[in-house]
Amino acid sequence: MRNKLILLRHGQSVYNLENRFTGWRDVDLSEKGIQEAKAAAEKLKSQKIDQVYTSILIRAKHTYQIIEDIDGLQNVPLKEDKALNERKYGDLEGLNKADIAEKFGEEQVHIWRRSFDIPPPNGESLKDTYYRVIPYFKSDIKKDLDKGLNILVVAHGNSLRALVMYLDNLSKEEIVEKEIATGVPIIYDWPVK
Ligand SMILES: O=C(O)[C@@H](CO)OP(=O)(O)O
Repeated sequence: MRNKLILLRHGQSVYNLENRFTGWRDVDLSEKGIQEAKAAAEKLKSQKIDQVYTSILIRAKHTYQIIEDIDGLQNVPLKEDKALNERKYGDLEGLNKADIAEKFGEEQVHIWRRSFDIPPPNGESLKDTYYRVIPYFKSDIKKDLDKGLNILVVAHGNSLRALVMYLDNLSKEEIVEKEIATGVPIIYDWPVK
């Protein structure tokens, strides 16, 4: 049997609820986000997990704390690293997504949110995010996977889009369409074929 790589986007955050760009703003889970983390814990109960990775942002760490409590994973080693943080949204952080679409147009906002290499003002493009997530994946997470460990990664919409792009070998065009839902585990068999 092959070991597993499980990717999980944090539960809904307060800014997700308010439809605001979040990026590196360190906002916590909403009540719905807490419920989503609990539901993820139920889904993950049947999985053996040997090592956990999270970003250093509270919404990812809190999501995992809930899973750790419910699934009794207190003895499983945990590494937190800023390489897994959300893409930096720069000047858009904290602003309402609908207001920004009104001001700059839906198309421009979609480009900032989903294109591969066009960064939002003073922020990171997905490409910038990719070039911090993937080196960390290769130096740390992949090494654990290659040892046969089952790994859970709790991170963010865009840091996980970067990772999925790498794992699924998606093109710059294909990644534009990729959305990652909050609190829904994505399970890969390792090695990914
Ligand atoms: O605001 C953000 O940081 C991200 C994830 O919540 O949003 P988007 O889906 O616009 O990339």
